[in-house]
Amino acid sequence: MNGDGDTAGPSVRRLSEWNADDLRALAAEYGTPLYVDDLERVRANHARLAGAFPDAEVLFAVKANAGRHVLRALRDAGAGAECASAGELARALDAGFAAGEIHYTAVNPPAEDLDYAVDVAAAHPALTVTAGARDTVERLAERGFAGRFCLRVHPGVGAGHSESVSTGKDAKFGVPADEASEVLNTAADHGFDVVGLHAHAGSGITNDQLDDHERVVSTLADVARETTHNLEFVDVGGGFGVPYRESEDPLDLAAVAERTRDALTDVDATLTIEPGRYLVADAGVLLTEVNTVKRVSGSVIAGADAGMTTLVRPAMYGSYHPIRSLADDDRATEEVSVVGPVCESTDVLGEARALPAPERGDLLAVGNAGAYGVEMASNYNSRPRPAVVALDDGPELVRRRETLADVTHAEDTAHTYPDP
Ligand SMILES: Cc1ncc(COP(=O)(O)O)c(C=O)c1O
Ligand SMILES: N[C@@H](CCCC[NH3+])C(=O)O
Repeated sequence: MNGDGDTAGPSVRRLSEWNADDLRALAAEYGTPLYVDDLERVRANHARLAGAFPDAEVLFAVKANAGRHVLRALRDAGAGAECASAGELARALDAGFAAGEIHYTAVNPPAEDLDYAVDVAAAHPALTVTAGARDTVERLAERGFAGRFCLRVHPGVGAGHSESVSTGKDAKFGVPADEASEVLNTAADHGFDVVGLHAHAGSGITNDQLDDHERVVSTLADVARETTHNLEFVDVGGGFGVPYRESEDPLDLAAVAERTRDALTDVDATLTIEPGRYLVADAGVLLTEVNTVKRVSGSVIAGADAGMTTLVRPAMYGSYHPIRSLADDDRATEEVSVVGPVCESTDVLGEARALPAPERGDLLAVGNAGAYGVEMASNYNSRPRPAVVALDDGPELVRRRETLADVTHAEDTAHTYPDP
């Protein structure tokens, strides 16, 4: 469905490029709301990124989309995995990543997470564990950790699509840069094998934030030059943004790569990057059906079966996702607000969108849904989470639609719900 034969493909895949007949057929077969992930596009995004950073190790930030289909496609393409929790670590191992291709990045990790990561590291010494606090170093030592250790640095510079996703400044992540050398020494004194440095400025970095990116990398480079430990890699994080609006330009990857290289001059260590969004965002669409149309105070409202429990980014960050109607486009265009079925006023997927006058039964496609889409779906309002179909040789249902029993299964396994 990608529509291009080039392995790396064009750097932007717009929502308009998805084949409407194919999407309608998927909705008819699997129902809505439905996430669709195109693995060919995931591979093309990886190829483009790896091409721009030929000497770098690319780790996929699993938090963006932890589906096994995505993990396997990226593993087969040669990526590693960056995991933010024991659950993601388990998923990466299950998908077939070798321990040496995985970084576990602990953020105030619950005890169970550390227990699991330390067990994995003991069984598979090639695993890298990244910590961003002195307490995490001590908690690893208490558990007898003696494996590959990377320190997350708080660079003091943030970036990203909004304050909510900026991690590099005034945020909970990492050890202040001026304390990093000392914490690395502590880690080595505990018997850890110090192998790397890490920082991540934030998520959704755009072309006008490349100065910030370079400052973050420079901060890491300064620590790398200062420490006496022999570093294998410097991990400059992910955060590479993608266009969400038609008017936005793609990220200039060549410029990002050049600025990164420049900042790392004289640092004798492999460059590691850990993108999530860039690899999967435009590989995914969300399909949703309109079930209610009303006009309120002059505004047209299309109520759909997907909302903030399906795709939370608009409600959570005010994020824009393109929306396209798959209905006949010979209707007049109206300004439409697309809202969901959740009992919250912020349950909006898109406001004032120019769409063909909506009718009950219309199918809508929401673009750039492959990153932080199904991954952030919730059961709020006791709403089952949606199904996911992967496109590769053909469509495959890789995550079935949840049922009410799935929503409540952790509460009382003996309980049965009344028949309708
Ligand atoms: C430590 C870390 N690495 C990688 C990522 C991936 O970010 P993105 O999906 O923007 O590439 C994140 C998310 O912001 C992160 O916190
Ligand atoms: N979840 C965020 C990005 C990742 C933040 C992780 N540090 C988003 O949807 O934009």
